[in-house]
Amino acid sequence: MIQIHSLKKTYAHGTVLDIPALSIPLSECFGLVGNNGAGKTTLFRIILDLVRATEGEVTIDGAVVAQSEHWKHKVGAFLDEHMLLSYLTPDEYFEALRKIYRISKDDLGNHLDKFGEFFNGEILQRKKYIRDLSKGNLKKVGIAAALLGDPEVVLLDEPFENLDPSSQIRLKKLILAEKETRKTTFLISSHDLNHITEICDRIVLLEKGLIIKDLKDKSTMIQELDAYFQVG
Ligand SMILES: Nc1ncnc2c1ncn2[C@@H]1O[C@H](COP(=O)(O)OP(=O)(O)OP(=O)(O)O)[C@@H](O)[C@H]1O
Repeated sequence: MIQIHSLKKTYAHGTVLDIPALSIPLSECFGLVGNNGAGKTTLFRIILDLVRATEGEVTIDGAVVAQSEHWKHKVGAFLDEHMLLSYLTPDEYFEALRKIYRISKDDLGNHLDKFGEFFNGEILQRKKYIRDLSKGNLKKVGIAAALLGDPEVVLLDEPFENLDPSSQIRLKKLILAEKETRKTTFLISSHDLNHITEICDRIVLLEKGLIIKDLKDKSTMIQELDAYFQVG
């Protein structure tokens, strides 16, 4: 589904990402972890062609993301609030996306119904602008928007950050349900080792732009990561 070949990103101060090869198959829940500045967001931004790689390329279903538009209708993402239209209310924003994606009103309603508990009565029909939402509620709008239109691939940067504990649990259930019913491929970065190991089939650990672990055995993931992140 996603192939990375000889990928490098270099800024004036040095190379921040160096991935010779990485392959993420269809339906995988791929977790990305690493300390601050490890390169997680940079990798996601390159995959979405928001930042151009210095060398190498990313392909989605064979399409080179920096050279083609064919992958865009297959991919949903929420990296940060810059991806939202903050001068709209959430209702107006979802309606705008409905028109862009050419989704029926019923399908949008069904989609938003799935997020009823997750929204906890704070998001829809409140006449509040996105710019005035709390950080957690803003994240909920972005996550629901990223999953709109049944994308085959969904990228979420730090989806658990700023969510209250109940919302974190609801989000895990939503992701697992999408995975189960639609076989969605998820790429999720997180500093929460418990959540990420619970939902992901595979965890890649980045350190200063390099892949230093590629963990696929669920029974030992959390111990391996705990050992790496242990301070002492
Ligand atoms: N536009 C830029 N110009 C220069 N350096 C940049 C730029 N964008 C990112 N970097 C650098 O690239 C490195 C990787 O940053 P990135 O945001 O990808 O890390 P991260 O793993 O997502 O970190 P965090 O956990 O803090 O979100 C950092 O050293 C950062 O300072």
